[in-house]
Amino acid sequence: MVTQNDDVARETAIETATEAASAPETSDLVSADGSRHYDEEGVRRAVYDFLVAIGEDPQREGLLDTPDRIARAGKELFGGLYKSPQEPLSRQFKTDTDEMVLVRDIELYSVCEHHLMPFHGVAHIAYIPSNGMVVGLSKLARLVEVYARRPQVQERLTKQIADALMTELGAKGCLVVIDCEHLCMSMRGVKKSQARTTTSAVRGIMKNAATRAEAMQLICRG
Ligand SMILES: Nc1nc2c(ncn2[C@@H]2O[C@H](COP(=O)(O)OP(=O)(O)OP(=O)(O)O)[C@@H](O)[C@H]2O)c(=O)[nH]1
Ligand SMILES: [Zn+2]
Repeated sequence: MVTQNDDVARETAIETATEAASAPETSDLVSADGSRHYDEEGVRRAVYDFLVAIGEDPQREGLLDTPDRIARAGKELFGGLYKSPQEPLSRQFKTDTDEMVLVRDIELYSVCEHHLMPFHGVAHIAYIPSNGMVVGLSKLARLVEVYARRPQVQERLTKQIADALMTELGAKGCLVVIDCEHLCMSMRGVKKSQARTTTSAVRGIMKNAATRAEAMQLICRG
């Protein structure tokens, strides 16, 4: 049972954590249309309550700053909710070729939306430019970050990256392959730590059997 004293202690602990925070009180994470913002204070409260609910003492020394730490970490882990694919893909430049571009083994960390536990692995992105228009290679990794830093399922993550390459970059075709370990399957539940999940999305002229096979061969080469 939560008593009034517990409430006061909770407020005090949250205030202390807030004062100790180096991050500004007003979150700078706001969606482009202003409809969504990251509520750091709300996250602190929820983590405090969660610790109580699992039978912990959020006021013991080791946990005192935990609500604040998680509120700050959440800005990184879920920061993609406040970004759009236009950010990395708008800085295009022209080359004199429309040959395939492939970036392999792009590390990714995301959070599964079912258990809010990490899944991590690599993304491989191949695309065929249109009229020689390409983006810097790092922008493909930044695109992965936009969609990985959200509560996700691997299938949607894969699809969103492929769709953005077609709509924002105007690629003639693309292939996105993602290979991950899901900690919700490894450290809890069915506990299969060797299991890896591979998802793919193919768009445009990359559906052509020969082109697709060439991309897959390059991806598997590693
Ligand atoms: N398709 C898909 N499933 C996922 C992903 N991440 C986690 N899951 C699965 O989501 C499912 C959620 O199943 P539920 O039956 O609702 O939850 P649960 O009782 O905790 O399931 P168990 O993990 O089997 O104990 C589990 O099978 C997870 O393995 C993902 O990215 N894609
Ligand atoms: Zn999960």
